[in-house]
Amino acid sequence: MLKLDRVDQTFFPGTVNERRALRGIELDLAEGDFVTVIGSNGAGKSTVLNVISGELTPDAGTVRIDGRDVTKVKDYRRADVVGRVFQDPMAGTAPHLTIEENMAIADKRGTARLLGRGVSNAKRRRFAEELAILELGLEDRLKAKVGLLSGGQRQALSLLMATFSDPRILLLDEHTAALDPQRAELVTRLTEQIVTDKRLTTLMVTHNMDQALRVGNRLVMMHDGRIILDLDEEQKRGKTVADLLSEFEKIKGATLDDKTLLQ
Ligand SMILES: Nc1ncnc2c1ncn2[C@@H]1O[C@H](COP(=O)(O)OP(=O)(O)OP(=O)(O)O)[C@@H](O)[C@H]1O
Repeated sequence: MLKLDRVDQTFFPGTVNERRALRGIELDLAEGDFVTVIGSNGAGKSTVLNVISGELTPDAGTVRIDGRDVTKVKDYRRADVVGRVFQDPMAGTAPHLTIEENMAIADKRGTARLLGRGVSNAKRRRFAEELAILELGLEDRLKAKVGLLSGGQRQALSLLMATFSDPRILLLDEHTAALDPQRAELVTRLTEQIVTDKRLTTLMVTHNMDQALRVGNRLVMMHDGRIILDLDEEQKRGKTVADLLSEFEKIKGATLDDKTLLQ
């Protein structure tokens, strides 16, 4: 349902700052796949998400969602099919608006947006029901300003809002990285619950290899703009962080050897 075909992205081409962020990325996700994405700093993980969300139009290659070529479709025109949660808990919600006002905005995503933030009683009931899933008591605080919530609560709310309109794809960009371990664990658990309940096709970038192994049904490792490892559920099962590190070293070595051979 999501297909990336030979996607390339180079920043500042032809200058001393040239950076080949993506090199021939091929990725094919089936409906309901939950893929964790790991890789070193600058490997291209966020750039892949940017290409899928439409924030970035790649230099070459195609992005297809449900068979439709969306490569050049701008992000705001894909917002109804792609939900995203960022690392920064402040990024996904408006602090000066209340919980219900934030949810009302998320609810209008993908439809013609009206400026009014009025919330009907029926909507309020629905928002409360959705919030109750989080088990954080936020359903009793609909009129609280979001800026008053903790990082973990805000991130859980961002997650709920990103999945409100039942997007086709959910992109999680290190969305638990800024949280303390306990809250990170809570948001991870909520993520698994929401993804399973809504059967969302999901890509989750993480620097936590243990989390990458535990969560989802597939694991992708990136390095230097390429996908260097793609493990399915079966291959992932029983693997340890040490196994992943040794795979990484092995493949990285092979890539460098290849380069040397080509020179
Ligand atoms: N908008 C941009 N302009 C210029 N260079 C960029 C831009 N976005 C990313 N890059 C560069 O492209 C490369 C890949 O970056 P990207 O953010 O995708 O890596 P990442 O795997 O997400 O890394 P990290 O784990 O550090 O977040 C890096 O060298 C980065 O500096």
